[in-house]
Amino acid sequence: MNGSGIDFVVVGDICQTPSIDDLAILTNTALAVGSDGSIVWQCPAEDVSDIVEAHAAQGRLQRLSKGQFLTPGFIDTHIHASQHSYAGTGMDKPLMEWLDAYTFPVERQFAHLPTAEVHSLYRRAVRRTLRNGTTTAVYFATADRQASEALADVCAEEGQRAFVGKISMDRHCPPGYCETTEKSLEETARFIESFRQRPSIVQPVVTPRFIPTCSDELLAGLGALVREHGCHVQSHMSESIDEMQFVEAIHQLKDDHHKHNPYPPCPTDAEIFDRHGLLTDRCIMAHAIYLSEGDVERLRARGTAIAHCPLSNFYFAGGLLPVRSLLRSGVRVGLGTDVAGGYSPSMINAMQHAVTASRALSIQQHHERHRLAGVKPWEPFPAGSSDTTSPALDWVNALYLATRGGAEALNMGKQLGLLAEGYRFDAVLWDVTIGDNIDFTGSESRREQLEKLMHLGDDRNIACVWVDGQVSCRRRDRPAQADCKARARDSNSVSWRADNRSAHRQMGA
Ligand SMILES: O=c1[nH]c(=O)c2nc[nH]c2[nH]1
Ligand SMILES: [Zn+2]
Repeated sequence: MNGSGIDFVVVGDICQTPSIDDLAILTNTALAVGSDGSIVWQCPAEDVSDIVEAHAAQGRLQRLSKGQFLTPGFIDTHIHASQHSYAGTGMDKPLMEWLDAYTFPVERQFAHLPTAEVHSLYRRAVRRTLRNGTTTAVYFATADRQASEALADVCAEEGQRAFVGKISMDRHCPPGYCETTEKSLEETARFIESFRQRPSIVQPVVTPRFIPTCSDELLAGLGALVREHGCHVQSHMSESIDEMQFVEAIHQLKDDHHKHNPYPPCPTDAEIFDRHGLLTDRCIMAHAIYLSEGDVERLRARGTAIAHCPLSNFYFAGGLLPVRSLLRSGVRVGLGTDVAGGYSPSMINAMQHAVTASRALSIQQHHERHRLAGVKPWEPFPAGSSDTTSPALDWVNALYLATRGGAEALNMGKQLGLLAEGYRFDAVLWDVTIGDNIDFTGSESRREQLEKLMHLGDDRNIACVWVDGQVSCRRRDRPAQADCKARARDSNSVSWRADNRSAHRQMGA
């Protein structure tokens, strides 16, 4: 351990999930952050007291108070940055009608809005997620290239790690919001090229919207771009009952009218994406509720991940994702908010819904197995049979999905999702003395504090968010216990990296 190449040192407690069932609480730990934003080392603070004191003397120490601790930042593996304006409304229709009624009209406007308005809309969305602890977001923008580039610029300015997708779609979309195949491919290629000018915390992601709106020609062209540039890929897969019906209907038509169609009838979404080389180990598919056994094996073999979006699944999917069984099968799973299919931009909210959805699935399985065994839900199974219901996810498992699971899903498990040597310093500073939304008695263990925060917490409990070693969002007023209630109501009490580029140099809150 030495003090060279270190920008600043943080000393305090760290809570994180190295694996799905494992919550590690590291007390009084020193973590050194390099000027390149990586964690240079992490060890018990008493082992490096000289270095800690030297950094304190230079004003480069952040010593966490008793009520504070760090977790890795959240990784939202699926969110639509263009859909925040109608989040919380219009949840009344099935998916395919919902897209026509709400989504397409809003997204289409982005090509016609003044640039300043596009920036302003995206900035609000990015700041909202940062404030809620999202240090990495995998975004759908819109089909308009320039507006999608604006989102990438805003993420870079605000200091949010982001994978930004210009949507590609060339069929079954409304007039005025449908590209030709050629234009879609040309614009996607230009979009990818434009990232040469941006910092590496923002990256392009090839984004076919979903099978209903993408022709085979478009998917083949996007597959070629993925091979050429090595980009990440995202889309929606087997996501709802009406989407499954729509895809089947398209293929039925194809079989009737193109008897020489070389592909088998009614291929699944996974088979179609795979046919075009889009299922890679840098690909994240949202929802994936209606996978066949063959699809699960295909995702595992390709290393393709699922973005689990529990809240929007409750509204649109008509089914529950068997997360534990997928993980057991070797498929990687991250967590997503899916704004505006999910109305909340908060990953804590997504974690809570992941737990609720998993409990609903376990309850359903429990009743079904008892029914099949011919016994009542509260009666024991007959001799020779047993209840094989898998345990529901709990908050520790959900925290894993929101952090390390997301990193694995992005194939960035060696850079993101943990606060350990060699990882990027993407972190959230929690503070139990701010916000009036949770009663802390003062007698909770650190684990209990975290458990309360993961069930009841929100942005009011977050004092600071770092991405790549720099402050992206900080509560300016991190108040003392005495005046926290009055001040926590002041929603303007946050400073942003884009507004104050020197913020990251300031130590202490
Ligand atoms: O939740 C969703 N939001 C969308 O915008 C979308 N497009 C296709 N499928 C989708 N699902
Ligand atoms: Zn989506």
